[in-house]
Amino acid sequence: MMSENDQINLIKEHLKSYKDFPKQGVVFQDIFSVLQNPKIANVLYDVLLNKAKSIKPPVECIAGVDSRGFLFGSVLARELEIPFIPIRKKGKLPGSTKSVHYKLEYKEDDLEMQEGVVREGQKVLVVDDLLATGGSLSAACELLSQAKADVQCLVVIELSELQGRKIINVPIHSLIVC
Ligand SMILES: O=P(O)(O)OC[C@H]1O[C@H](OP(=O)(O)OP(=O)(O)O)[C@H](O)[C@@H]1O
Ligand SMILES: Nc1ncnc2[nH]cnc12
Ligand SMILES: [Mg+2]
Repeated sequence: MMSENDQINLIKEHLKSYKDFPKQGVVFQDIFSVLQNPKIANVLYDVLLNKAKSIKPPVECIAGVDSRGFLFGSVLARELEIPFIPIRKKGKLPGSTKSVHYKLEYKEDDLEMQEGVVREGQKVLVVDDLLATGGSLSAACELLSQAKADVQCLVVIELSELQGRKIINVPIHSLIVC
């Protein structure tokens, strides 16, 4: 059995980055480079699941952030046998929705969540691939807080230099800090 540290180092070795994508000055961390290798992808899913299981109080619902957050959020929800709810870019969700405008490292957009998908006090874990400036995660947390959920966040990669953590006032768990 590999230690968690060894697992994380292995994932880091397979993570490819691209300078100046999608804009000058951005170093893009491509999580798909990890998923392209099934053995390493399995290691990543294992570490993520262990992290999600260690969160106290126990998570009751997973909210995935469109779109890369869906890759990990839906797998975790299945493993933990709890509901998965989508937080999507604007105009993608049917029915009544709440919306929040936000800025991220290289663009701006709106995130939406359907009304009635979480209950007051429900322990919801927001899952995304990456925390950069924190705009996306903070918008997702805002939508869930408006619905009075009890929120924590889990990301695969945290870009610590961009200090996204500073604008988010709920617990954040991250696997790889770079
Ligand atoms: O911390 P921030 O500065 O907000 O940046 C982080 C977000 O940026 C990316 O999503 P993006 O919306 O670019 O694309 P995606 O649809 O591929 O997830 C990434 O998947 C995070 O969700
Ligand atoms: N540097 C980065 N790499 C990958 N996804 C991102 N989303 C925001 N910043 C990013
Ligand atoms: Mg995203």
